[in-house]
Amino acid sequence: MLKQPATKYRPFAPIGLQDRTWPDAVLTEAPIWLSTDLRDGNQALVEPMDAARKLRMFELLLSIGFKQIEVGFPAASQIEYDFLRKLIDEKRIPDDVTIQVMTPAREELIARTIEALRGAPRAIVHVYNAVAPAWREVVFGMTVPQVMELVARSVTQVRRLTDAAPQTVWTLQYSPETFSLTELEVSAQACETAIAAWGEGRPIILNLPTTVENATPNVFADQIEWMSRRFGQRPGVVLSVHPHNDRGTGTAAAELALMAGAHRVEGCLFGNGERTGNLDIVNVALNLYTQGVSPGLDFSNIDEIRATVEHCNQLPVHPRHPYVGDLVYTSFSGSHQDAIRKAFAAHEAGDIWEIPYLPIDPKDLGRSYEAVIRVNSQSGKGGMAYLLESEYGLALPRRLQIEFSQIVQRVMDVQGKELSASDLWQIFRDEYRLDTEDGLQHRVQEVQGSGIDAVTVLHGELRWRGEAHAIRGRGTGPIDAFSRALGEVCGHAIRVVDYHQHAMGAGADARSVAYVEMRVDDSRTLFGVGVDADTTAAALAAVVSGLARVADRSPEQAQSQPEPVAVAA
Ligand SMILES: CC(=O)SCCNC(=O)CCNC(=O)[C@H](O)C(C)(C)COP(=O)(O)OP(=O)(O)OC[C@H]1O[C@@H](n2cnc3c(N)ncnc32)[C@H](O)[C@@H]1OP(=O)(O)O
Ligand SMILES: CC(C)C(=O)C(=O)O
Repeated sequence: MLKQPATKYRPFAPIGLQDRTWPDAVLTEAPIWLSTDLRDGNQALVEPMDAARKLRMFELLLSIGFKQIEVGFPAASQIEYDFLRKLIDEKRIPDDVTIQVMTPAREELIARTIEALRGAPRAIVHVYNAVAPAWREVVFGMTVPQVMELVARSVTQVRRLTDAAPQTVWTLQYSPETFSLTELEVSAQACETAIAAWGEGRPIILNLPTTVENATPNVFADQIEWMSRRFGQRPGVVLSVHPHNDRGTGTAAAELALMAGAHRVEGCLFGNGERTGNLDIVNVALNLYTQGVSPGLDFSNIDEIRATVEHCNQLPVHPRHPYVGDLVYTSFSGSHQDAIRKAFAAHEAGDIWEIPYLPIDPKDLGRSYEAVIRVNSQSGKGGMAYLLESEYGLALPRRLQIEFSQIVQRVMDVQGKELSASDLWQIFRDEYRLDTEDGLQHRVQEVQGSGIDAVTVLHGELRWRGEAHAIRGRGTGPIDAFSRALGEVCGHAIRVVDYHQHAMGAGADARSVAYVEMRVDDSRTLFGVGVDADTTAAALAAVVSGLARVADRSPEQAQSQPEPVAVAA
């Protein structure tokens, strides 16, 4: 890296646009979208698409709802030419869709391009030539008047050839390539030249690219507003933009350009394209969607779209890619998980979407909530509670969440890797001895007395540490009676301080889950958990679970940790 990069790089010059209006504009409708996946996207691939991949991409674009599709560069290769012929000859272009093809401003290539379009019902012929100083001087060796002559000559040729094929409805697209690097007067002159050669009032798209993104997006917006003031009201003219993403601001450039007067946007799915990519159309479309504006493109099965795009381009989409990446609906961090879980609980069908950290409802794109919360060492109790509730129907009381999250954190500290919902469930089962054989086998219980004097007498056969014990206890209710009886057998004083219970599952398979917060001898409180088809049996199993957790501690653990897990008050 240079200490003085100014000796090598020039800053972009701002546009002295007076009274710019775009900063106050609000986008309220979708632009015309042009997919250039099959052209600009394709020309940037290590291995350009073969015929089968091209067709698959074309069909995908149709299914998403694109009405304008740049299908290739037919003069570039036989594959491109044959693909275009296939679409036309096999009548694969729906009535409401217009194909576009691209050609440089070169006579033989223009001729072959228009020849390749014979029989197409509608077509946009896209002619381009670079107009920026470096290209004029270095690539073409042309003065500005010579560049204008090239434009006039090429467009006149397009007009002559297309006039000779009136069965096709023709539109011209003229792109002053390298527009954003070019003096605005030169770009405007090139566009005026193209309009004049094509015929004032005839349909023409003026497509203004950031061929290489070179400035902050506000500068591009100024350039577009400048062009819009000049051409926006001209009959037959549609102002289009074609951003690239060299500075990582392709999306912003497109959005500000729309605010500045463009009505059409060219780009590729998930931003494939030259170098750092073309504008990501999915990104702009879904940004509009999250503002309540229908984009007119359907991404309701975004994962399938991604899989097809990855197949066609033979390039992966990054896991953090906006709206589609594997990780973009996932929160690992505890405070995010906590906020998401609370907001999901408060959200009701029909409400405005206001879930923290989720700018869009993943379900709108065919994604599930399953991946929204994932648990690793950055997570807290909320995330783990969310997974156990959403996947296993366990609504852990808050203090149990705190207790269990400390157990999970210890596992995480040892393993250091993400824990899935099923990992958490297994840790939970192990920790709370849900698979134990211990417990009350037969229970007979009766209430003696009535009202405030009523007592429950409970007896039965207890299995504890593999041995059977006949037990009998009296208490204010079955839990109290059982705790006393169990305490006698095991030599501990057990006191239940809190109790929660809920149904798990539904219908005939429904079971009851009980969470008992208890104190054993002088320990701090800890939880036991029991699951059973019978509500009381679940509660008694929870008492056994809590006691087993205390009894299983080694003497060292008992010394260093007086209770299995300290629960904050
Ligand atoms: C902004 C963009 O995306 S532009 C990229 C467009 N896409 C592609 O180029 C992919 C497909 N291209 C191809 O297959 C080939 O480049 C072809 C078939 C079009 C042309 O191939 P070739 O004739 O071998 O020439 P090559 O690609 O080297 O073109 C360079 C020549 O075209 C000229 N040229 C380049 N762009 C243009 C243009 N838009 N209009 C007129 N002439 C142009 C150059 O000045 C150069 O001329 P020179 O030979 O007199 O020096
Ligand atoms: C020719 C144009 C539209 C182009 O592809 C570019 O400038 O990137």
